[in-house]
Amino acid sequence: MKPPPPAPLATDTGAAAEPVSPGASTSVQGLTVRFRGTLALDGVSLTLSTGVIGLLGPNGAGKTTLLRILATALVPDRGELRILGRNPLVPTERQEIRRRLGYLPQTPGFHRQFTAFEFVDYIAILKEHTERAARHEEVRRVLAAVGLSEERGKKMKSLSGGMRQRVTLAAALIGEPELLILDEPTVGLDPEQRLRFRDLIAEFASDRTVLLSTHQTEDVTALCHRVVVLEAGRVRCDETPEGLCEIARGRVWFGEDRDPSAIAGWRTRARTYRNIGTPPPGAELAEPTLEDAYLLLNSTPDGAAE
Ligand SMILES: Nc1ncnc2c1ncn2[C@@H]1O[C@H](COP(=O)(O)OP(=O)(O)OP(=O)(O)O)[C@@H](O)[C@H]1O
Repeated sequence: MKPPPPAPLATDTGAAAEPVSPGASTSVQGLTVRFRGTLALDGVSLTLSTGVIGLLGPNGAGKTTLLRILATALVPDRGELRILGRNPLVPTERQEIRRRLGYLPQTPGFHRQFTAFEFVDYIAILKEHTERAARHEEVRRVLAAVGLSEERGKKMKSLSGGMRQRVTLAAALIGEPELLILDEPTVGLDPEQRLRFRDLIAEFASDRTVLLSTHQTEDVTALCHRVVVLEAGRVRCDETPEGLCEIARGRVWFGEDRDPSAIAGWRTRARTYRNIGTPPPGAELAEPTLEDAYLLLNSTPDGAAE
């Protein structure tokens, strides 16, 4: 579907804070962002729903740019947005949004001398958790949730990459946010921690919204009820994971060799090749996965894969 033309951005000048409703929705319309010569987002429209929504797309598709806008870290050039029912361009509403959302950025900055506890506590202070004892209790809770109770006194600089990633996830979970925005949260996690992450997020999302940007299609299959694929700054597909898989049905097959006519193909553990594209007559078809469908979608022009 063609996105509606981008609307001019409303400014905060003179706008009054609107009353807010609990469980209010988040939606964007015609979001457009240009960085000098690069059109990072080109008229993106989306309404977020409860549960985990996966955001997929090749490098440079615009995922991080979209997440930064939703996290109120970046203002788009054009478009309309409501985040948790509020207008992020109105300072009082923006502050309210920031209290109610959790954001794990792709490259979090932290002071190397901070301990894990101090780092998460610092984020809690920024979110205006002013009562010290309750705040410290909350910091201990989120560090326990990511399995880092023992490491809470260790300095950030001495933690492994995967542990730091879990500390920043803990910081994003402070205050049980209504909207959790995660930019490649499982990078660097070992398999056990990845499963723990899935458990944590699945439970968290039972009555809240999580937007999960990732290159890990297995995480999307395991966690998401909906998957949005961005391509060159546009929404290419907004589907259930099962619906997305269906575009690859009848287009994945096994062969003795990599089929030269295949769009993509790789050797499997069974030493056969898994090919994606248009199978030759009589080919042994495979049950499609989300990864197959995603590869197929990325390698075909818009409209050709449906
Ligand atoms: N601050 C910036 N200045 C200039 N160009 C930028 C900036 N941020 C992003 N871009 C460009 O905007 C486009 C979208 O980038 P973005 O980081 O949103 O993509 P992405 O889908 O998150 O990619 P990746 O999967 O590699 O993280 C890219 O072409 C990128 O080079």
